[in-house]
Amino acid sequence: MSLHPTVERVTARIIERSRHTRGDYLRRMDEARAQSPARTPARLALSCGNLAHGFAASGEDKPALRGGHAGNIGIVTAYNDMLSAHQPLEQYPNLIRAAARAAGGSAQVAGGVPAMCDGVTQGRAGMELSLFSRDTIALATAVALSHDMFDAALLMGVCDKIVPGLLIGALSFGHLPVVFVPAGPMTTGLSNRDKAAVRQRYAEGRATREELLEAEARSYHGAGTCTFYGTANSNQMLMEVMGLHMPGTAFVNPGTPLRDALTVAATEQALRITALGDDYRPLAHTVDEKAIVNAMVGLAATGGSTNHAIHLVAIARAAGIAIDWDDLDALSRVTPLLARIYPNGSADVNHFHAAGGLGFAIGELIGAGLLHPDIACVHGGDLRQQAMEPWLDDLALRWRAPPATSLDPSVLRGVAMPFDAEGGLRRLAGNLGRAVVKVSAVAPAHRSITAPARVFDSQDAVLDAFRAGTLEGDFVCVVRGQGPRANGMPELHKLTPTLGVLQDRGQRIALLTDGRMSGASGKVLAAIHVTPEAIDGGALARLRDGDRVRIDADAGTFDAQVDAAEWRAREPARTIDRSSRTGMGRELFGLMRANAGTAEQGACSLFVTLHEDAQVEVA
Ligand SMILES: O=C(O)C(=O)C[C@H](O)[C@H](O)COP(=O)(O)O
Ligand code: SF4
Repeated sequence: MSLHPTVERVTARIIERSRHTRGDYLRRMDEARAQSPARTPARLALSCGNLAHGFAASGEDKPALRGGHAGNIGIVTAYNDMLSAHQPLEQYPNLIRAAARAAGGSAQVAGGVPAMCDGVTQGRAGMELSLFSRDTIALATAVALSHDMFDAALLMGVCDKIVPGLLIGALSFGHLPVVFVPAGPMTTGLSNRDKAAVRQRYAEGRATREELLEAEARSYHGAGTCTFYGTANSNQMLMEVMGLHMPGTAFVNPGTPLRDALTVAATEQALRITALGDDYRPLAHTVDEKAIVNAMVGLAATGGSTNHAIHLVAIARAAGIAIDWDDLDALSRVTPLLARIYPNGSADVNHFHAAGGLGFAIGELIGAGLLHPDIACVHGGDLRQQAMEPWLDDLALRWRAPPATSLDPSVLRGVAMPFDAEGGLRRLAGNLGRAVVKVSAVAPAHRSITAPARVFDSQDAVLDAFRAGTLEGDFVCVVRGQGPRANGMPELHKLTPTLGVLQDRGQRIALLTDGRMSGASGKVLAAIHVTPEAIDGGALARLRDGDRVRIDADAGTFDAQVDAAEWRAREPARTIDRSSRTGMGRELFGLMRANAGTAEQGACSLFVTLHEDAQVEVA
């Protein structure tokens, strides 16, 4: 099957646009490769003292580490008890060490990285640290791998900012092979749609707090990733279409023999693809322009999280690759929507997996020429083998072809009969700047609006107005001052139940913000990530109550319909809420806010090239 012409064209322009930065990145990785494996005594890079410190407490692995003849894996773990998705990771290092030893190598926990649960911080001050926790995770990953004792790395993390942060950090060590190790989704509890219904009733005062807590607790009921198709599960899809997982590992539940067998297989495979062997697969070669294009196609085909319109840009940047929202929009316009997983439908990832899951979807997209099959997958083959699904034949881990047709066409479909001819993610452009919108969760009737603006400087102000009963009629809800340099670009998902209530009452509404929404946000049209952000002179700072605003997701446009002379004459509103600069640790992230790029540049505070005369004002 030949490649779709748009996939070919977008890939070619990304390669051309990235030629110098990608070339420089690969040169740096080749230089790092020349140093590795740094751990053998013959290498001057690590002195005997360095080495002894590195294996002093390694017990039975000491001879292997001292001798430096077998591969050593650096484990970077995002374990903590706060994320249900990461809690199972606590015991994985023991399983990995034993598997590495059995395979003739060794494994050490190189370091841990922080992991924030956006579900716990949603709507609270902590959410203003969420986006920069990604960059913090990247920094912590680099600290862990900078011990330079490793021939490969296993990165254990699943959720929203954690996989992007781990990958951004590991790409600075792109000379190492890297395999991601997830724990998988929790089993299905109360459906996400039933949970959302109780939330809307609570928002209207028609459900008690006890009823709400009971619904939430039955939805989020155990170990594993939350079962909606938000950023965490979008991460799992990305790891498959980028070839960074063992095939089909994304949605196998934790605490099962198959999950443990996949973790062992990841360990064994990491040792097979080091520079010590004859199938060297460094991360720098796996994450190339084709893998990044695959990621954007996978996102569009499955209705993935809008957060990846930001994270993928930062990940690509870390690999020397430049992408933008025009690339994402062009690919999404030609990619059929194959999955209906909440918030894009009522099913959850367990249903999706049972229907044929990513194996079926990847096979369909390769067959349609929408995914590059020829990428250097960590499993040793290419994307065609990635589309296989793992199973246990007694105790033996094997892979088999996914079902030839979807086992549940209400959840998963082939390219011949998609849910929509186009994928879920769009770029908007107009006199308000540039923005992102996800239409896969928005009914066609709600994908455009022309209505007066109601302008707010915080999501709490919106909720206060709702409680005061002043959110009447059709309106565009503008929440500004929520960009990366303002307050860390929080998700405004706390608005979802309230906006859903208003829309269900028959009011035509939309959200317009320089902030983010959760991957779990859904049915209300939301033009988000507006760039430039309000505090950087962005147009949202000039908007006033009553201005007519038009958002048209299908046309890809959004504009303020205000007289040009009046618009130019307006003083931009000062949207900084300085109270949000301190408290809950926010005072520690001022450097990241000050250095953050725009949303379309990945809202990343890393890769800052300070000029000699640059003055950084210390608060
Ligand atoms: O997918 C993402 O981008 C997210 O950040 C999901 C958040 O964790 C939500 O906060 C969890 O969903 P809710 O229980 O509806 O709050
Ligand atoms: S999916 Fe989101 S809410 Fe669920 S554990 Fe992960 S970060 Fe927390």
